[in-house]
Amino acid sequence: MLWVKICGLSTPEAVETAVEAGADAVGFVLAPGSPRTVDAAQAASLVRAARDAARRAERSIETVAVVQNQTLDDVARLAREAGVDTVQLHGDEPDAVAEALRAAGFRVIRALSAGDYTRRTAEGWSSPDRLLIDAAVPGSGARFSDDELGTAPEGFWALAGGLSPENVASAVQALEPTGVDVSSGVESSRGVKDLGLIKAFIAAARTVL
Ligand SMILES: O=C(O)c1ccccc1NCC(=O)[C@H](O)[C@H](O)COP(=O)(O)O
Repeated sequence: MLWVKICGLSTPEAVETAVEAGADAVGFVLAPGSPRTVDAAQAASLVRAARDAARRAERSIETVAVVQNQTLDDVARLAREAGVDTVQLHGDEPDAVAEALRAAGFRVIRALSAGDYTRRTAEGWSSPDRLLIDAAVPGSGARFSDDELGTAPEGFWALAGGLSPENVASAVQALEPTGVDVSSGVESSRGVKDLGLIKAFIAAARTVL
C-alpha cells in the first residue's frame, strides 16, 4: 500500500485528523524560518498527540522531524527532545550526518530535489536511507517536471512537491513512487492546514492501487 505522509503539521487537531484519516507518517518542521516551524517542545506535544490518536485507532504512526542544513548536534538534540522516530534531512547534509543519526537510533529520510537526485546518482551516489524526491524549494507547493527525474529510485521513494487531493492519484500513476508526501496542498493558506483537505488527500491517495 502507498505510504502517505502529511508534513508541516503544527496543531494537535491537524495531527489527529491525519492519523484518524489513515496517514502512515506525520511531519513537523524543525528547520528555522518556515511559517510551519515548531520548536522541540511543540513537536514533542504533537508527537504525543499522534501516538495517542494512533493508539485509539489501533494503528501505528511514524513521526518525522524535518530539518535543513542544521548541525548534527542541533539535529540530534531536536530529534531527541521531540521524541520522533525519524529525521528527514532536507539540505546538503553529508552522509556522515545520516550515519550518525542512524547510529543514535533514528530512521532517516533523505530528501533531494529531482535534479540533485539525478546528478548524484549519475556520480555513483547511493543511500541506505529512504528517499524523498521533491521540488527544488521544499514546502513551496511547486512540482518538478517528470523529465527532471531521469530514472526513478529502485527502492523505497516518496514523491513530494506540489501534490494535492486533485493530482495525487495521477502523479502516482505516472511516476509509481512507493509513497507520497504533502504539505502546501493540504493548506488553506501558507502554513495553515485545512482538515478537510488532509482527509481528501489521504482518501485520494488511497484510491491508487
Ligand atoms: O515546509 C517547509 O516550510 C520546509 C522548510 C524547510 C525544509 C523542508 C520543508 N518542508 C518539507 C515538506 O513539507 C515536504 O517534505 C515537502 O517538501 C512538501 O512540499 P509541498 O507539498 O510542495 O509543500
